[in-house]
Amino acid sequence: MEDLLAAYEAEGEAHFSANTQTPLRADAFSKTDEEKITAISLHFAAIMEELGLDLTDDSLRGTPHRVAKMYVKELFSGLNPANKPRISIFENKYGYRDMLIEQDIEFISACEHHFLPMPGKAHIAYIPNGKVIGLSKINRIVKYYAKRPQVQERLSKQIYQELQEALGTADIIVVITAHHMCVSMRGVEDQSSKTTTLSYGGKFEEKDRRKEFFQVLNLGTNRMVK
Ligand SMILES: Nc1nc2c(ncn2[C@@H]2O[C@H](COP(=O)(O)OP(=O)(O)OP(=O)(O)O)[C@@H](O)[C@H]2O)c(=O)[nH]1
Ligand SMILES: [Zn+2]
Repeated sequence: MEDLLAAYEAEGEAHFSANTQTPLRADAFSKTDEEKITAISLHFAAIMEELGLDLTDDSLRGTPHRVAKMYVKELFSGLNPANKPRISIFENKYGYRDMLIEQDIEFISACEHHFLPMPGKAHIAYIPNGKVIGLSKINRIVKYYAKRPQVQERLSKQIYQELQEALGTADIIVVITAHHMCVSMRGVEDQSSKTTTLSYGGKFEEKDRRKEFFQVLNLGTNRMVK
């Protein structure tokens, strides 16, 4: 398990600044997934019991284990560097030097303050330097970092920094728009508001580049590109 933590530090997020890194304990990977599922099942059963639910009921009996498995293997599987996608990078043989946009990348993350869903879309562009990335890997990177308890600002930055590392360029923009269920289904109960974050660097520091990016995004959104 120490190997996993070492992997996390070596190829995982060692290059991330402290405020971009997901706050993890040093012993985050000292237990196996199965050990975590067993422990979380017991904790979740205790929560259900405190709520007064009858755990001998047929339908409720399996819930603690289901929730534990869902946390470890599904919703929060992106905490574990063993689940990090393999990223294929190719030489930019065709000498493509213009903007490449991957838009409408759907994800569902979870807010770390309430553990409620945060469904959203990411729109990402980069200007290739010497390397190009397999398109699906952009979606996979988004999914990986979304499958953690998150705040949207950090999610944007983690995706940006992962791409920067992979592509060897800062000429990247990551725009995310998401709904926060913690804002819609509880608390202030606003169903319509959404949150947009932008992380960009390099050539996207130029206002005109960002303008071009948003213009092309609108083209796609208006179904001129299907
Ligand atoms: N900046 C940021 N805040 C978030 C994100 N997700 C949820 N939040 C906010 O985190 C805040 C937590 O505030 P608290 O006052 O501690 O929690 P609360 O009492 O449940 O707050 P209310 O939601 O206003 O009822 C809330 O304002 C949430 O809307 C996020 O991705 N980024
Ligand atoms: Zn929340």
